[in-house]
Amino acid sequence: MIEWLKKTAKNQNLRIYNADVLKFDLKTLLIDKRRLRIVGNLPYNISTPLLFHLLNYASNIEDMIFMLQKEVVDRMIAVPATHDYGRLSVMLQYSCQIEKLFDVSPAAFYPPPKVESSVVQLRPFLSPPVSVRNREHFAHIVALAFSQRRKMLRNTLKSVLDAKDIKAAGIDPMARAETLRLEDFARLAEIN
Ligand SMILES: C[S@@+](CC[C@H](N)C(=O)[O-])C[C@H]1O[C@@H](n2cnc3c(N)ncnc32)[C@H](O)[C@@H]1O
Repeated sequence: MIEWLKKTAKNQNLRIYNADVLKFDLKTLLIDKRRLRIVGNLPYNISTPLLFHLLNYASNIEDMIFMLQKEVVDRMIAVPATHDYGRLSVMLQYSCQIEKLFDVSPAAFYPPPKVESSVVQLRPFLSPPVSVRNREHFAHIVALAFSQRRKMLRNTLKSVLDAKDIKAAGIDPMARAETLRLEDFARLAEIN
């Protein structure tokens, strides 16, 4: 397939890469610093790690249009205090404006898969909706908070923040991650 594509695309304005997308450096694709537009029917089994990988290149991306498992898209756009809300929702909503475009039923494929799909558009923000001094620290706080989503913040965050710090940020130390908004996580990440 790759060899055939390479032969067919010869002399055309098309470059073909055959690589593990999770290890691929997207900056290889940049031409004249133009931001990338990425389109794909993503492998559903690696969609979460792949979305996190792509976030590392957010400043080099104009937009992304993906077909994904519907459940994953529901998690991407979830709001606080809902079952689907989690680390993926917070980290993607921090980096991108996200719009679910439409659902695709299994009947659209042959053979029909067991899962429903959705098409979603992500546009990385030029400046994020909340300000965070250190993105890695923010990501760490979010990951810790959701590591045991039924546990209270004072327990999940105890390696980095004590209950007094959490309270000082205006957040109840007995709250759970799933009730916090993006701006609450940003405030927690700003505590020294
Ligand atoms: C949902 S299919 C889409 C196939 C094709 N693009 C289409 O729309 O019909 C996902 C594709 O991703 C490929 N894939 C899976 N893991 C990958 C990885 N780590 N790196 C690159 N491609 C991968 C699979 O082999 C599969 O062809």
